[in-house]
Amino acid sequence: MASPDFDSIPILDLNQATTNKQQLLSDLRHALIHVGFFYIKNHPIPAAFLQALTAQTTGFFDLPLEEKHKSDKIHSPTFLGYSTQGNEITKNKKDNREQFDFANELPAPAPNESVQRIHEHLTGPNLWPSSDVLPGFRQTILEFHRQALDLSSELISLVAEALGLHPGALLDQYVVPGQQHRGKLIKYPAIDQLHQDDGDQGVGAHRDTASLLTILYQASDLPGLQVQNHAGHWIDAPAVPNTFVVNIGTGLEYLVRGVAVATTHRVLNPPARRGPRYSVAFFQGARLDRKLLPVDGLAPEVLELRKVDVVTDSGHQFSQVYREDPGLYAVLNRISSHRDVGVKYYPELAQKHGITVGST
Ligand SMILES: O=C(O)CCC(=O)C(=O)O
Ligand SMILES: [Fe+2]
Repeated sequence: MASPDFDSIPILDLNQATTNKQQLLSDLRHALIHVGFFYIKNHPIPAAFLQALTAQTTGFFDLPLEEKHKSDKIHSPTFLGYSTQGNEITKNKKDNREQFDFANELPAPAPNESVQRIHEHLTGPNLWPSSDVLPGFRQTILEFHRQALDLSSELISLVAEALGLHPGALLDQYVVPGQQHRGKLIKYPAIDQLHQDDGDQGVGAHRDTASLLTILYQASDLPGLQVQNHAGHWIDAPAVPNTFVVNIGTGLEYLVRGVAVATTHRVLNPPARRGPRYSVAFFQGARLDRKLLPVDGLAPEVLELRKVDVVTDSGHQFSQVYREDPGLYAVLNRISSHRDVGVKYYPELAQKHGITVGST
């Protein structure tokens, strides 16, 4: 019998990894196949550290616009750094959110070094604000990055086990040391802070592209995040204290042959007079340096559970490119979200795919 569609997001208890692993793996398997989203509680990232992360996040967005623009994405081909409200596009509409994208610190290719593959332009130093204007920001964000990567790696091993694979089956093949994993700090203004024609799209309906897992910290106790169940209805994912929201990226969905589902979600701007909503997202990436083939070894009874009839409001832009060349896909995806940066640093690619700054 088909299980009924979800009307809330399950909460998994990471303590059970030591106290009752079979239960955890069974709950996780259900969440992967039937929901694509779950909360985790009793994770190892301390509450006090998350408070410090929230303080640095609000501190960054509270900086004068001219300071934030010193870190603007437009200064680098990596698509790291700040983007102002309305700069990002999802589903051909402007998103009402400001953000600061970061990654593990990696060197940029040297100017005269020949770049073998286009995605190598995505790696490079973060565009930090000066430590005089925001002391401790860089250290806190990099510490969050380290902790989130440890946590997502632990979760990916559990995902493999939940699908009947050995714990390293996904990490060993699809993640390499020193690759880039990206994250972002986000601010969604309340609707009374927006222009009348801006609407309330904080971020439009989308699936997280190409990554394996997203770990999301909801830093404000405000509504906004919604998850589309597989019949097409929008389900609220409210902030739950001391948890992370975890969701499946299209990369993992592809690599496990559709057994774990990359569920569509969106964020609405907060209601009037409630102030801004802040969140912090970490995206565990898959390697970009070669074509990736789906994992072997999934049992027929696991493959049989896969959903075939998911209703989604998000598209599958460039998904064929992902299968052929994940690195090119990553660049195209960045270009289509941040078109001014794309047109400046990747003019030929943008033109080839009909992406212009004014295009919607
Ligand atoms: O801010 C949120 O709650 C979700 C953000 C999100 O889905 C994304 O940036 O991919
Ligand atoms: Fe997302």
